[in-house]
Amino acid sequence: MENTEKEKRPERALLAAVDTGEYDAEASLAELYELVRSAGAEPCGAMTQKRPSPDTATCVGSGMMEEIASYCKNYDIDLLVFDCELSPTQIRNIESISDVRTIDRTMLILDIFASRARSSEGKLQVELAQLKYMLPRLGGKGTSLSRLGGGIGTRGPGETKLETDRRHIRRRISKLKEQLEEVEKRRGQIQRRRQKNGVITVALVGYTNAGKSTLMNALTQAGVLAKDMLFATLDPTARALKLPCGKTVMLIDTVGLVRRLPHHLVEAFHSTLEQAATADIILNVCDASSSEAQVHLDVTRTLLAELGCGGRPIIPVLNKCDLVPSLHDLPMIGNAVRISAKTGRGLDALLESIEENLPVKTTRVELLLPFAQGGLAAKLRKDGTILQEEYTADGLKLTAQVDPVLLHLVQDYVIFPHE
Ligand SMILES: Nc1nc2c(ncn2[C@@H]2O[C@H](COP(=O)(O)OP(=O)(O)OP(=O)(O)O)[C@@H](O)[C@H]2O)c(=O)[nH]1
Ligand SMILES: [Mg+2]
Repeated sequence: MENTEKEKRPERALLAAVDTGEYDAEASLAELYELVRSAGAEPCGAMTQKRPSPDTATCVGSGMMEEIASYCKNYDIDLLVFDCELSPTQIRNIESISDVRTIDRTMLILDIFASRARSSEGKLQVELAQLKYMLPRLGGKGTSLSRLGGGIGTRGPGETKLETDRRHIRRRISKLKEQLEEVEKRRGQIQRRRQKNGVITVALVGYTNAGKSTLMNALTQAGVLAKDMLFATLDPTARALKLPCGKTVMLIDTVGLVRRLPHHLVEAFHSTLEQAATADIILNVCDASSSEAQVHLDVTRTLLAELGCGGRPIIPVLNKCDLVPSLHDLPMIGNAVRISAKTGRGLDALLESIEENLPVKTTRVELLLPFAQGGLAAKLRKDGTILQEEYTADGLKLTAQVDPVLLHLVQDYVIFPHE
């Protein structure tokens, strides 16, 4: 067993991309390189072609395709990875010209996720995403399945089942959906219980490899897997974190993000990411030593907005500051907290910032404001949440959600709850 493991050299991969100007192709390719490495293959080279749009037959043009094919032959390439989504036809054409197994960015990411999923929910999510991606790619005769002989792009819980027909896959998809719904229901119950018990949640989100798990460990001694590889964390982990003020919050570690995260994955991990987006406070962690730090923060922020994080405090956290020689080299981000999860620098300031952003307990009150108190009414509209208002003969009758400061200001006019 061990011998065969040793004999197995990493798959040699050639990366290919089409630069249509739609996104930063170079940065995306650099990331693909890391993804290939994370999947356990050896990236041996990359070829990019500038063209207005991908070729319908082979993605890159026919001349470039010939170049790729001869590169594969000369350099003993086992795997071609395209940085864009390929149609079943494109995959078939590229494979027949190059004689090398071909996958696209989505299949690669799905593969990494498949090899990392640990929890039953993570496994279900990955399998569902893989099957959904496969289904329209099966071709009428199911020919594209024949290439699933193993290797990157073929691993995962669904591996053996992929050999069966579409109907079977559809049946499996609906079964997975049912199981996931069950898991989600259970998680919803836990979340509601937390809410009911007034547990405040703080989520660590951000690009993969930013150091979220390392930070989690530094803050809570959680012993979460933290590694220099992409997508080290796939399953959300929650740990109690005691703040200096004495309050305890629930810290949640989450799956890392990548640029152009495939749609199927956003969908598959929606509930997991949603858990992060609905936390009371969100720490948007980035690797400050990366030249892409600002972009990473923005990508995360956009995704959070898509998931409906509306109104929640998001604290940008610049991690790995120990790797940045001078403060001038740090991205300029106003309220960002600068830390090093590794050395512990700045963690106090981070805890302080979490405390400052703790949700304030609000109370629902009914008020009767005399018309002379127009100033208070304006303040309530600005700082509180008005749920109902009605002009009566005695004054302005309001139902509002107020924080302790506001409550103090209006206490003379509260008609419900009675003291
Ligand atoms: N120098 C330095 N390295 C760090 C710091 N924080 C984390 N790292 C390293 O960065 C790598 C990635 O750390 P993780 O904590 O696994 O990153 P992550 O954000 O959880 O990654 P995913 O789980 O893939 O999303 C590891 O090799 C860590 O040792 C830091 O403050 N300074
Ligand atoms: Mg992690």
